[in-house]
Amino acid sequence: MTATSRTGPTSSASTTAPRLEARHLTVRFGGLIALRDVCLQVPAHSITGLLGPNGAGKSTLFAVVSGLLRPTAGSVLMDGRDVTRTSPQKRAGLGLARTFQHPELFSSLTVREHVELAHRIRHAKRRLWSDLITGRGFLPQPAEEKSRVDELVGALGLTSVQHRSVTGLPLGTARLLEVARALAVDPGVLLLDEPSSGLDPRETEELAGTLRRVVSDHGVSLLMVEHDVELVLGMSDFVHVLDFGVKIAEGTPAQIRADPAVRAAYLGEEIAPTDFRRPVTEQGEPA
Ligand SMILES: Nc1ncnc2c1ncn2[C@@H]1O[C@H](COP(=O)(O)OP(=O)(O)OP(=O)(O)O)[C@@H](O)[C@H]1O
Repeated sequence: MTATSRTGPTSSASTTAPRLEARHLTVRFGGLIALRDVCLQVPAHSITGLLGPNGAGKSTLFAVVSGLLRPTAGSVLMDGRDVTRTSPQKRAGLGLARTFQHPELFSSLTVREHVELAHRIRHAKRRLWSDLITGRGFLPQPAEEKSRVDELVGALGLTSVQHRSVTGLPLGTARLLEVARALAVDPGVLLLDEPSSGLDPRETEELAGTLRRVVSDHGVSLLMVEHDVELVLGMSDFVHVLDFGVKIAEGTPAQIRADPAVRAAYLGEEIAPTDFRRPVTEQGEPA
């Protein structure tokens, strides 16, 4: 775990309807139950953290809420609308964006072009076709696009590198670009998959500050899966903890810190009861 000092949550969770909600999700892979009856809410203008040791079910939950995996049971709602059977593309259109643990960038594009492309995909799809036919940049850039891209590039601290190719970009900068690109589609909820993976403590600290500003300035909600427990507890308004596919704790960072089940999951301390957290097959046998 990386010990970094952080100033605390950006905002308190809103009392309005959640932007994203998982209701009683269960996922079975053959006989293995990867998620068992897991519920989770991402309120508006908030940072929600998802913690859990290796194999806890975090990636599975992310895959279900982003639409890559259909749950065995349970449902996913966006702004109260059931999207359980809605494709990832349609969920994106409804305001769900995500970043990946390993940034997927196009080596032939500059930093700025990545943000422009994402903005066009959301706001000016027809322009993409004309770009393909005419060769990019033949048409003048609309003022609204330019100012939005300027704003995002500035907000993520990318102005000084905006015209350089992404080839050889430091990982920390590549992650900031991923966030800028995700925000260019104006999402209501941004899913962050291991945002600090591969970053040193200073880069992690910078990223945390930027993400907090993103929530307060852009009105987006974050759901963050992260191995860096201190990062999650330092940034989140509310935290959920999985272990062996079961939600073992939820609460404010202070509540999570004090929770004996969480400490046991991470530190191997003894707690009782022990057996409810073991992975089991449908027949109730140890997996
Ligand atoms: N496609 C799959 N087929 C079979 N089992 C799977 C599949 N994907 C995940 N699992 C199993 O489901 C359980 C949960 O895995 P998952 O990857 O969601 O955990 P995680 O919390 O993301 O772990 P990590 O932190 O190591 O990435 C694990 O036991 C894993 O082996």
